[in-house]
Amino acid sequence: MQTPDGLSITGELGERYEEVLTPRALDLIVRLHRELGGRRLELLEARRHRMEDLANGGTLDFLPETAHIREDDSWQVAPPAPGLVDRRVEITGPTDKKMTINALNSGAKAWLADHEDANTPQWTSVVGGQLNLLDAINRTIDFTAEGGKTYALKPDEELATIIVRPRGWHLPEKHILVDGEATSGSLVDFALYLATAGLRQIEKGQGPYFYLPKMESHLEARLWNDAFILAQDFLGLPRGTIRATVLIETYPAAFEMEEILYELREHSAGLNAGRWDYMFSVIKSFRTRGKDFLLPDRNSVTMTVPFMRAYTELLVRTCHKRGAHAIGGMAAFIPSRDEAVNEVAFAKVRDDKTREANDGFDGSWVAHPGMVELCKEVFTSVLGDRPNQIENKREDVHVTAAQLLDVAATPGEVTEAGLRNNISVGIQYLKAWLGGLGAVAIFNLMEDAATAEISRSQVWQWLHNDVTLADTGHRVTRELVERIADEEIAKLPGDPADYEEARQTFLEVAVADEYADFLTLPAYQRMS
Ligand SMILES: CC(=O)SCCNC(=O)CCNC(=O)[C@H](O)C(C)(C)COP(=O)(O)OP(=O)(O)OC[C@H]1O[C@@H](n2cnc3c(N)ncnc32)[C@H](O)[C@@H]1OP(=O)(O)O
Ligand SMILES: O=CC(=O)O
Ligand SMILES: [Mg+2]
Repeated sequence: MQTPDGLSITGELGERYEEVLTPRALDLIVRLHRELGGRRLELLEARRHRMEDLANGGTLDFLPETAHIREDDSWQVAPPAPGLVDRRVEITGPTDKKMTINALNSGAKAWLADHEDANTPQWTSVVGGQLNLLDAINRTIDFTAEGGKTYALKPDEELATIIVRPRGWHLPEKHILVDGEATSGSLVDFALYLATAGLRQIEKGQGPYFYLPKMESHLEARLWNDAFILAQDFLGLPRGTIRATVLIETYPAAFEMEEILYELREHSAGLNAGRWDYMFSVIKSFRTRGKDFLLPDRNSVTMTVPFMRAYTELLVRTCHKRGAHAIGGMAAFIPSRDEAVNEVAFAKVRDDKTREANDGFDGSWVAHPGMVELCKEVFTSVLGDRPNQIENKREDVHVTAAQLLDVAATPGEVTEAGLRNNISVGIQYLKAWLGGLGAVAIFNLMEDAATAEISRSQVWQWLHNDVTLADTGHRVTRELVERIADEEIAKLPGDPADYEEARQTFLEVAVADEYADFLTLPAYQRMS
């Protein structure tokens, strides 16, 4: 394969990889890396400074230097693009062949094709996922399962709109080097899609659409906007062809929602309330600050606790003020073969979607095709014939910084059951991740990179703040965590030795004094 000057590929080249790693896509990666790679590293450094400031007693607040953007009522984001007007139900999931076909056929209005929380960045998934997207758009994708079941796409007009989620700014791509440096996973996923399947999307009357994850500031949104402008100019596309929905899923970003919309305004397709990463970021941001920011057991932190409610209310208010869609988050309950579990799962998802629809969200996410109809029905009961409810301005909402920060008002306890659950889920998830699976069902819940981050961060927070468990009276210590890890592994199917790498990785990110920014960073180092 011919590569542009300065670019080298260290990953193995599989069958048909040249259809994704095209000269145009690789040229775009070189341009993006040389022009924006340095700024990406500076912004990652700025994140570290902000976290240090919080560790030293600082706080988060709306920014005084951007008050003029929040106070200026004259700007709106671009009107919704084709395929993104009605988003009452969106399905998310990884981009392997079967899931691609199932998600597109699911009846959802849109499909978040995930290179992020639900995916692992192993090289075969990075390129293979893009090939599946290309084949899906060209309608050449098919799949036959082991038992002989065959899969094919429904007619185009019945398929979900594709929205691709590239990796977050923190993740490098070690298999594509430019000038000898690892590239950015975000820019690689973006460029490979845009320069191949994304261009076909435009020919088909839609656009290259993206979901942008894990941003921590409006300056990071500006970097994405600059990547869009550079790429559109490079490919001869009109400005505004690309559209992006930003996940508000970090604590700092909740204080910059309006500025993020402003930075991306000609490319914006709204905001999404990424609740799981948000909870992770809340723990991470104030993890050393004692009881005022100490969250109880993961399963007791619901969307109705005060700080979570303040966040979603502000998100709807902000989006609708600027003419943008507000998209709800993921209820982690998935259908089960056990009828009793199933009944609870459907009731919980119905409650969650009903609250979102009544709060003014324009649509929401589901993790499984079995939940599509439920979400559609709930939103349709509020939207009726309207494609969205952007005109519901929610001017009654006035959220303060203190409300966003009111973690202390969260009811619940830290228990040994909660600790055991976090340890077991964390180890099981990491075993799956290291084996190439980014989303799995564990204890009847969908688990992905975001939910696993909560599990390991809670263990870290409880350990480093000398928490005593409410049910057993034991203090959380490194020895206790290690003992529970062994006990929980013994309950799992298979040979305990098969869990050793996952156990070690979990302990590295859950108990080590130095807190890893993301569990996927050390895990990616272990991945070839
Ligand atoms: C915090 C966040 O970022 S949320 C967004 C990121 N997370 C995700 O996207 C998770 C998406 N969900 C999933 O990956 C899956 O639902 C899992 C892994 C949780 C469970 O998957 P499974 O164990 O296969 O579930 P199950 O056996 O019930 O699946 C039944 C069928 O639905 C399909 N299916 C399940 N979830 C999805 C999905 N999200 N997209 C497409 N198809 C799906 C399965 O492929 C299976 O198909 P088949 O009957 O043709 O074989
Ligand atoms: O990406 C979504 C989340 O909840 O995290
Ligand atoms: Mg997330």
